[in-house]
Amino acid sequence: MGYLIAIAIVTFTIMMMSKIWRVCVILFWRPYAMTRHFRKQGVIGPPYSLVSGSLHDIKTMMKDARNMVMDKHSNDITQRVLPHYQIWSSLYGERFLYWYGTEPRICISDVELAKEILSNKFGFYAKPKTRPSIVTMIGEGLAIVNGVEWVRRRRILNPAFSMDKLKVMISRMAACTISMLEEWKKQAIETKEKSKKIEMTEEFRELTANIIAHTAFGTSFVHGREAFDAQTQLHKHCVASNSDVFIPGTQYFPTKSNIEIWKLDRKMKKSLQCIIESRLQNSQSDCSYGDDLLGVMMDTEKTNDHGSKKLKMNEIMDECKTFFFAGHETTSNLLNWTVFLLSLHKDWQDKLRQEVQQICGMEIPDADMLSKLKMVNMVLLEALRLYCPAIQLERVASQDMKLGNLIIPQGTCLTIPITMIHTSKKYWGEDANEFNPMRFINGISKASNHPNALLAFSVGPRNCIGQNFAMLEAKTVMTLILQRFSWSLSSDYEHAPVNNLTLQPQHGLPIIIKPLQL
Ligand code: HEM
Repeated sequence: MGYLIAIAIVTFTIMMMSKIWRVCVILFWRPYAMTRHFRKQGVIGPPYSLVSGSLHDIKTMMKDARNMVMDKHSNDITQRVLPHYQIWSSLYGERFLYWYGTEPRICISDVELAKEILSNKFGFYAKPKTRPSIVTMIGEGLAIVNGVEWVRRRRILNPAFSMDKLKVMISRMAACTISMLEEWKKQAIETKEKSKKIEMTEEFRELTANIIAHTAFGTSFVHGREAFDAQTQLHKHCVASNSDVFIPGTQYFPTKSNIEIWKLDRKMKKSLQCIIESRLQNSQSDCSYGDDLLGVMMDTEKTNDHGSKKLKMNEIMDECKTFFFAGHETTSNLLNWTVFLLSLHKDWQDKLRQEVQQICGMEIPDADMLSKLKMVNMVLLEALRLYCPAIQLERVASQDMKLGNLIIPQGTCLTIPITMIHTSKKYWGEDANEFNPMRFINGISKASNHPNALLAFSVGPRNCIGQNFAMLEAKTVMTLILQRFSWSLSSDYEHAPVNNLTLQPQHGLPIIIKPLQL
């Protein structure tokens, strides 16, 4: 008996010692060894602080930046959105090492290296582990899975985004937009001035939510809205906790915030389940679930013709969450910033209106007309450059890697600051911070001195699957607005772009709209 107790004590002691050793490695040894490893290669950065790494500094800099209001004509948003990158790159150079808690991160703002990371076909630069609250919000879907699982899902989902499928959706995008614009007009003509102040961020959030619900999920509006509302509230929780140190396991504690997250997650799942069940009941006569994204995903439940395993019900729910989030936050921000830029650059607003009138008249645009709107396209690209909805990209080295002349140890996270690259004079020339859509006259690859300097939709195998969807949607919405309204910036607008997982106007975007025909 005594013998057994002795074995148990020894085993327990060994286990405890190994755990303590692991904690010591993570807290002390790795930061020391990594700092030395990168210093030898000429990469330095802010000092590591125990447990919090550089997070405390990041939080302080972000807080200060949030209190700053910019001149509305300034597009130099890095100082407000990624203040730590701007400060550290000026102190330590273009590449630097910092600490996200105990996790080492290297900032890479060289486009050639960024391309090398993003184009790796073997998945050696994987998506980093996502915080549990964010996984709950966006689902364990295409945007965060890695390896063979990602290959399987991308293969299944790609057909839903083919141009043929997307073209059919334009009329539905237009119908959602027109119903919003009719309301604007009604409100404007009721006023004495025949104009109306509109809070664009809310209108566009609502519109893009409607569009993704109708086009991608062809769903009943009520359940779609419920799912969106729950996701929007989850989003607020994620933004609030994103710059805090995350301690693994704490997601299971019944804290006030976790209880709220669980409640919202249940609500979202219930709404999605209702949408899917109603689709199951209404399957079409040819036994297909429809041509839209949900239909394609659900069809894989029955068919298995490309040799890849079909999507299970819970995976479909995860992908729905992913597309709800990725499909409307980003596009609504693209619309916000395009309207903002055109309110300051009235000459461009007039030029685009002329182009729209020439090509579409007052008709609802179709795919052919949209493809001819060259200037609208150029302005959208310039808006994506200056006010890119995705602020930075992250990858983690899944094995030791050679990147340019750098040796990157396994587990190092690499961050690519899109906002900084998009306004770098090194790539875009002296007018990098200015609004100049003409730079895109010969296409994206010729707009800068590096063909991949525009990273709005990323590059390589994990680029944005929804980019054609987003561009068709943005062009449709802008065309319909340009046909019907002129607009200017309201005097109470405060220029304060903020990083809320995507780039948003912190205090909203009040715009005065005037119908062109009363
Ligand atoms: C202006 C609008 C949009 C922008 C700027 C944008 C940007 C991006 C970027 C930069 C990535 C790469 C992320 C990374 O590598 O970490 C990405 C991926 C993704 N986007 Fe978009 N996106 C937009 C619209 C959309 C839409 C409309 C959808 C769906 C309907 C969508 C779905 C996705 C998905 C599922 C991924 C993950 C792809 C993968 O990992 O294979 N996005 N997006």
